Amino acid sequence: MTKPLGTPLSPAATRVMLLGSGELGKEVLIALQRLGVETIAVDRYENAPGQQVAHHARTITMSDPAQLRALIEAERPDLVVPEIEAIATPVLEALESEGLVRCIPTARAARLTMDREGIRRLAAETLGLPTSPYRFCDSFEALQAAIDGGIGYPCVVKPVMSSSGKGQSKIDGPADVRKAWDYAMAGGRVGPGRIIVEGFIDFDYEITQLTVRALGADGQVQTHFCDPIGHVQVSGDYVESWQPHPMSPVALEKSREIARAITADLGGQGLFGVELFVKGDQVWFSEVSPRPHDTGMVTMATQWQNEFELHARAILGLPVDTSLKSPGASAVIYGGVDATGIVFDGVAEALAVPHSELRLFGKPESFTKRRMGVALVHDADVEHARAQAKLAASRVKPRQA
Ligand SMILES: Nc1ncnc2c1ncn2[C@@H]1O[C@H](COP(=O)(O)OP(=O)(O)OP(=O)(O)O)[C@@H](O)[C@H]1O
Ligand SMILES: NCC(=O)N[C@@H]1O[C@H](COP(=O)([O-])[O-])[C@@H](O)[C@H]1O
Ligand SMILES: [Mg+2]
Repeated sequence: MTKPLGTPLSPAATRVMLLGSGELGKEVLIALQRLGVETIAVDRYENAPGQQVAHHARTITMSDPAQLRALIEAERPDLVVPEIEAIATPVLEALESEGLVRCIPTARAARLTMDREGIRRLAAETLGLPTSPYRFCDSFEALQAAIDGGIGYPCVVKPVMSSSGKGQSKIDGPADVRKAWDYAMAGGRVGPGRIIVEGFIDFDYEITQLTVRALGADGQVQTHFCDPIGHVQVSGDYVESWQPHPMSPVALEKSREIARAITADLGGQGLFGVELFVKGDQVWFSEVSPRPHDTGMVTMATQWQNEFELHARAILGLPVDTSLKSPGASAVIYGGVDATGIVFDGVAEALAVPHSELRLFGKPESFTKRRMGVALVHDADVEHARAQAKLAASRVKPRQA
């Protein structure tokens, strides 16, 4: 930013709009507010977590180009910060090229990553990064032909527009193909249609390499890396994460080379979550979020500046420090019930776990598999932190009010 930070709700304010205001956006909004930024939280439903802490809350269909353009033109924020994938990104590109907004990290990055096809083709075909073998398909017949034509079994099917594992399933043999297709069709975020089928990578472990592009003292963008975050995913959704994850020097160097290459191409300033699969010294690029990552919530317990603070600082042009404060872990709390306005039993018992913290996101509606909170633990030993974070999470019992 060239203008100085000002006072919120005054003409001199720096105004930042988040497109998506879930649990990740809520923490970015809090970090921005601590720097005196005026915040506008946008989401598809009322009382989204970030809307509960922002100066202004707006509810629109962010995938509708007309609604998105009208809102940005009315608010004229200094920065627009996408927090989810399902956004009418061509509108962001148009407004950016008209000089009306600055989009984080860039409108092009938001467009390429909203769709698995954009980012996969960039990573594998343009940048030549190692990825799983893949094909894009528009019909059940095309999916079967892709599998028979070389992808083989086992493989993974995902809607091109989805996240947190929605619509994703593994195919172990011919009997699973129809079910995987139907599941992907039901789980896509925007309309029916296209899927990616990927060859299954039999990795030893997977990590998120948080990567920050921030301005240095010389005014040039520098790339900073956090310690690797290990995680476990169930049905394509993260259930626990920890930091640091031990890696061989070769695997760590390859991971950072990949992270540097993909984030340099996407450009701009901000924090990115680069997802990588690792087997021995071999590393595959999986995908990248041009924004804080769910597995990175662990950094609220492990870093001096957590991923949300790093994002806030980087987008405002401020210095960053990615150093680790303590090893630690996170464990997800799912809703467990389909109900609105739920209550949480067992919070005191959870917080009795030494070095534990909780985030209860405040989502107005719970679904059985909706992420409603997270337990965080720091400890000298990552393995112990993992066990303690899972213990704390398991003690929280969401139920109907
Ligand atoms: N080709 C693959 N081989 C092996 N495992 C895979 C493959 N693709 C995905 N997975 C597993 O599924 C998880 C989710 O996949 P992916 O990150 O593509 O989905 P997503 O819906 O975008 O998730 P999120 O939005 O939470 O990052 C991965 O972290 C990994 O555990
Ligand atoms: N993997 C991406 C991710 O974790 N995104 C986070 O989940 C929210 C949507 O949650 P919801 O589906 O429960 O509304 C998003 O707004 C973001 O904070
Ligand atoms: Mg992922």
